[in-house]
Formats: sequence, C-alpha cells, structure tokens
Amino acid sequence: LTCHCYSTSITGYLEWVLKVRVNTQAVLKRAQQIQGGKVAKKQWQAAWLLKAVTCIDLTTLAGDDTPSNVHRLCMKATQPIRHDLLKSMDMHDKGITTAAVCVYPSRVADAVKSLKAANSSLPVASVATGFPAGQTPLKTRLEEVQMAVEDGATEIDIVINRTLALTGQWRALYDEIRQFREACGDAHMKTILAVGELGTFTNVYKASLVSMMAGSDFIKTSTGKESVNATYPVAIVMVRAIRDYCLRTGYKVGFKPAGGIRTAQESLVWLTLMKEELGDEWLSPHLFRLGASSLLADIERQIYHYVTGRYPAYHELPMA
Ligand SMILES: O=C[C@H](O)COP(=O)(O)O
Repeated sequence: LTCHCYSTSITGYLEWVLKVRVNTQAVLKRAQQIQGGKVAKKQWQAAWLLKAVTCIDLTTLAGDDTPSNVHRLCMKATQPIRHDLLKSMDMHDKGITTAAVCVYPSRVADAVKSLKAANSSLPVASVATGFPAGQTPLKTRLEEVQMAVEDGATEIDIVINRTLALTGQWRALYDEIRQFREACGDAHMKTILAVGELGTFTNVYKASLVSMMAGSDFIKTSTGKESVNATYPVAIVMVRAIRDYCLRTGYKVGFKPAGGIRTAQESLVWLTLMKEELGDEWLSPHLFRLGASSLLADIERQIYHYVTGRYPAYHELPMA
C-alpha cells in the first residue's frame, strides 16, 4: 500500500511517525513569540486585512440555518467589503471575495443555487462525516461526503475519528481517511483534527501526518464546536508537520485554523505565523484558509476605520 503522494511504503513512514515526540516547551515558547511579536506595520495593515478576507471560509454551521441566511452568507462572500471602501483603497476592481462559503451538507444545494444566481464561481465547502463529533457509522459518514459532492460542494471538510487517534489506532485512522479521500473524488479535502480533543501535542503531530499521508489537501484545527479550538501552540505543531511532510515528499499541504477566530488583530497574527513558519506561498487561499463565522465583521469594521478615520455605526455595515 502506498499513499497517493508519497511513493514509499506507508508502513515504513507510519513507523517513523509513531516514534515522534513533540517538545512541548519549545512549542509553547515559539507560540508566545508569535503571539507577542510584531504583525504588519500600521501602513500595511489594511492590505493585510484584505489578504485575510480572501482567505476566509465564510461559515455558517447552525441548527437554524435556512436557505435565506445561507443566501445572505453567499452574497456577503461575493462582496465581503463595501464597494466604496474598496474604491477608496483603489481595490474596487480586484474582485475581492472570501475564499469559499462553508455550510452543512443539507445546505449545500442552497449555497450552490445562490452563488449560481449571482454568477459567482466561489467554491462551496461542506463539513461532513458526522460533523462535529464524527460519531456516526462509517457508511453514513461516507454517504454524507458523497451527498455533499453530488449537491455541488467542491471542498469537503471531514472530521477525523478521535476514538481511533486517542486509542493509538493510527493505521486504522489512515485507512478511514483514505476512504473519505476516495469519496471526495475531485473535491478538495480538508481534514479537521479537532485538536481540543486530542490530548497531547504529540497526538496532534501524528494526526497531522497521518491525515496528510492519506491525501488531505488541507489540515484544519477544529470544528468550532469543541471547548478548545484554534490556538497558536497547536498551530505551531501542525505547520511544523506540514513543513516536515513537504521536506520529505515535496507535497504542499494547506493549513486552516478554525473556531473562535473573531478579531482582525487575530487574523494578522495568523498571517504572520504562516509567513514566518511556512513562507509567502502559504499566504494565499490555495494553501491557507481561516475558518470563521464572525471574523469578517470585525475586519470590515477595521477597514472602515482605516478609510474614514472613525468606526461605523451598526447600520453602516448592514450585512456584517
Ligand atoms: O469551520 C469553521 C468553524 O466552525 C467556525 O467557527 P466559529 O463559528 O467559531 O468562527
């Protein structure tokens, strides 16, 4: 058995992965440096915030989602920043959109319909595989992926089986993710580790490598539904795994922090982390996404302030 992008025996590589131990103190120290360090200088911040916008998977994952709030989300994704603000920044003709919209499988058809009606080619991403817990039968999880793809999702955010990770069944986890990979077909697969439930940084590192070996296009921190979601220390572990995997295989895997990312300032820290840890290539939507339901509102607010010198009243950014 070989993994799709790494032409050596998966067993040998897996054995190496299982021996890895993460140095917790070193990870925490690096995360502190990133969090407390410098982000883009003031005069560049608005441009960086626009860059962050283009990397957002604009998300709604709520029990009360309806065709109309999904439609609203899609319209916001196609025009995330008010036209006059972009014009003031000379960015109105740059076609700025978010990277994708992200919804539950049952809402994919609604999102595809809304985007088609708006003449937009923005990708629709869907969470699947028993999101967020992943505790449904494998057959059901696979069918869910297929259904979302059939309805028009071109990106699938799967959740890993935490039971397999926590009981050290890494080979079984690999096999399961391979099946999701096949079910995705041509759709991009982002693999959610649910890091808040993995217990240790070593488990996060192992789960990252197993997910990449099984063919993930992205690894993603969290569902947004765990009590601990995207943190900088965990991100350091994951991006180092991406770097290690790239050095060994030449294959570039993307990174998606998600869950609890709400402020423009945080988005600047995430961009800085990517730039410093993986380089400029990981600053674009094909290798970096921010999974967030409410981040865009704060970014738009900060851009409004940059352009006008004051913060907007609520009604001035009506769709935020
Ligand atoms: O994948 C995206 C997350 O579910 C979004 O989480 P959030 O609602 O905390 O931004």
